[in-house]
Amino acid sequence: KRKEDYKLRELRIFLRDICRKLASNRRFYKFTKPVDLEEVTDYLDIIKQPMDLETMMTKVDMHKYNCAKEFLDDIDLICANALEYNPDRTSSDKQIRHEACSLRDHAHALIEVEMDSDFEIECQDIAKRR
Ligand SMILES: CC(=O)c1nc(NC(=O)[C@H]2CNCCN2)sc1-c1cc(O)cc(O)c1
Repeated sequence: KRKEDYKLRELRIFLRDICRKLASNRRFYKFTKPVDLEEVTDYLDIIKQPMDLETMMTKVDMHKYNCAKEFLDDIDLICANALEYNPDRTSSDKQIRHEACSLRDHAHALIEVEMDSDFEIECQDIAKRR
């Protein structure tokens, strides 16, 4: 195994822990599973790239993330999808937009605090080469 494969394994262990923490926070339960397309029948007419925390955990296991930035891009996608699908001035839409912004800010803050910045720079260099 190459030296950088050990770095990517360390990244996967780190990202699984972040994903677990976010998915176990009850505030974010709406974002833990793919949107149920049986229930929300017009979802794919509006949202072209669905994303959720369970799918992200699977992507970690499938080596789809080569740096934390790529992981945060999917978190930002979960948030953007919720803002796009819930634009109304109703309290229910406002509440889900608030939860989506809270998920985004918690994810970025968790990674900022727990991740060594030099390690992320090394991972981003690996990501560029792949
Ligand atoms: C995640 C998401 O974006 C989402 N948005 C919804 N919006 C609405 O229902 C708004 C849309 N505007 C008109 C009034 N209804 S429900 C919903 C959702 C919640 C869950 O607990 C699980 C799930 O899979 C999806």
